[in-house]
Amino acid sequence: MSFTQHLIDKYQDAWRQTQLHPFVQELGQGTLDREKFRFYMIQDYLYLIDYAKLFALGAVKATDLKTMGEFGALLHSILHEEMGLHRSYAAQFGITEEELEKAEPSPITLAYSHYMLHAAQNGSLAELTAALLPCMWSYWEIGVMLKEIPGAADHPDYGEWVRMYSSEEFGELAQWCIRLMDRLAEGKSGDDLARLETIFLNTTRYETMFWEMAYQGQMWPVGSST
Ligand SMILES: Cc1ncc(CN)c(N)n1
Repeated sequence: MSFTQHLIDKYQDAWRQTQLHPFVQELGQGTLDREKFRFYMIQDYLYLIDYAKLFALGAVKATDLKTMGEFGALLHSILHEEMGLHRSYAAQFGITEEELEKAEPSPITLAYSHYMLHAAQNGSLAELTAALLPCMWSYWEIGVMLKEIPGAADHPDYGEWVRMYSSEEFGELAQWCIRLMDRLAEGKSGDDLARLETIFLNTTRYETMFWEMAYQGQMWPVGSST
């Protein structure tokens, strides 16, 4: 069995939670409160700024030119395509690009992005890949799942989101990440694999916590820096 299949089997409860969350379900049904989506878009934009840096770090840590180029291409796609989707949503929701970049990150946004950056900066390329695997894989699965709901891909507010994450192009990127994880896990010791599992499990948990944060509009309990 491949390492990634082992991860999905072992952590299937945590994995399923990312798909079953009410934010995701209501997004697919088209019943999600627009304010919740607006809050999510802003926080996700901030998250993506740090997430993109993982791909830059991946290019630095890669040991062959092909992998280095693939990380570079992904960095470009996040900055221009994925974040482009957010910028277009922001315009639709009356949020300027400046407002987007200057928004205050929520505690979960900060905790999740900093956890990933910590794993990427201090760990091996395998650890970096384990940190970003749930982000790419779970969004692809969610996109494909929601596309099956009649009308979801054509919804005036959320259809563009569904189309992006269920697209063939996004699926190819997610599959690239799965293959890379399997390749990097080959020949690793039990201790190394256990560390990769922990990172995968934690970022999977953070995925669900991020949906919950957006659904509840969770910010800091007191004060504001803006
Ligand atoms: C929180 C989160 N996780 C994953 C993705 C997909 N790149 C995202 N946009 N946001």
